[in-house]
Amino acid sequence: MRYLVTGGAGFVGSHVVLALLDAGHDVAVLDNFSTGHRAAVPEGVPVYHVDLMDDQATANVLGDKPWDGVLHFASLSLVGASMADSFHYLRQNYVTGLNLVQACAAHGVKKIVFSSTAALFGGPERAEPIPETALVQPDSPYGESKFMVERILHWADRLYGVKSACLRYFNAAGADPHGRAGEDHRPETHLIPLAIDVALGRRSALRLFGTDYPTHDGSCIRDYIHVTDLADAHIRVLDQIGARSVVYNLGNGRGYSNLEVIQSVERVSGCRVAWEKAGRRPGDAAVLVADSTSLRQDTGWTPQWSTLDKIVETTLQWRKNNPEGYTR
Ligand SMILES: NC(=O)c1ccc[n+]([C@@H]2O[C@H](COP(=O)([O-])OP(=O)(O)OC[C@H]3O[C@@H](n4cnc5c(N)ncnc54)[C@H](O)[C@@H]3O)[C@@H](O)[C@H]2O)c1
Ligand SMILES: O=c1ccn([C@@H]2O[C@H](COP(=O)(O)OP(=O)(O)O[C@H]3O[C@H](CO)[C@H](O)[C@H](O)[C@H]3O)[C@@H](O)[C@H]2O)c(=O)[nH]1
Repeated sequence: MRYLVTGGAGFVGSHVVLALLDAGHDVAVLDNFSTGHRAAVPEGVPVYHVDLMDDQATANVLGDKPWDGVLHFASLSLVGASMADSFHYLRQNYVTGLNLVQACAAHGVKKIVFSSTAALFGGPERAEPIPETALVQPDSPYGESKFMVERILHWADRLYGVKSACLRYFNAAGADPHGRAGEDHRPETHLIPLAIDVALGRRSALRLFGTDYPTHDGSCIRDYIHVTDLADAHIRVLDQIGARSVVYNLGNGRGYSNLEVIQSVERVSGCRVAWEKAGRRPGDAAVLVADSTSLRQDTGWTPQWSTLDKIVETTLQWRKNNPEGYTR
């Protein structure tokens, strides 16, 4: 099969590109390199240097070849930043999604996999894992913008027969176990790589956003999913998209508090992670844990890297081996 991957130079997209290649597919990447890296795209993979805000350029890529499917990772993706720059986030994520899906419909693409997010749930703390049927009530423009793209896909199916899978990832983390790819956001804002950099002595203290949440230790709880397990879910879902569009939550079903993440990094690295209290980060939900039963039942997906320590271990390895991140 021939697949187009938007955002394939980014963290999650680059790992899915590897999984697609490993599965024997033809892959091309569309990216504007705003946060992604050319060196994250494996040698030999064709690259379209295109901004999805440009509807004509986007349509040209879709018309360039017959595509068996499109995987859409390209996005602005930071919860906190979306609170500060809300209209920019809403516009970018909506318009880029609209341009892409419209071009897919126009060129007869029948399958789209979309990176949605747990951030469209938000709301009060939850004791139970969140199923797909839970109320959508984003706490941030980022979460809202992702839901807007889910709605575009809903109409693309009803009116044009484009089938889609919206995968609502919880917190993606880890790195390719073979060392071929890793997480390199600049600046880095995610908890696990930041805590590791403190452990490695590359940063001073970690700022812990919020210690007064209604959780067992006062810090937020997240469900971390290894990026390789996430990639495997994409391959399985692609094989199954056919008669109907689907929406799946994608996580391990186990939550870890931010303080437990710090402890895991200390355990795995053998180094102390200095941290200091900071105020809550606007837009953060207290608890986000996935119920991924539907995905497991429909596709047979089972995460292989489900413990936090394993996730931290692969991130640590990649950061040790690539102190400057991607350099080419
Ligand atoms: N990382 C997570 O924990 C997480 C969790 C839930 C959902 N997601 C979603 O998964 C996707 C990938 O996240 P990530 O962490 O890999 O992000 P990332 O920033 O590493 O990757 C995004 C990629 O998209 C490209 N891009 C951005 N805007 C573009 C545009 N207008 N035109 C073309 N290319 C563009 C960037 O250059 C980058 O290569 C995003 O859609 C994000 O919202 C991520
Ligand atoms: O320096 C930091 C960085 C993060 N945190 C805290 O750590 C937790 C996790 O934060 P991340 O920034 O690592 O991840 P988010 O949960 O904000 O968001 C990630 O997962 C979401 C899904 O849950 C999204 O889709 C989003 O794209 C992706 O960045 C949050 O409570 C955050 O406040 C800190 O305390 N200090």
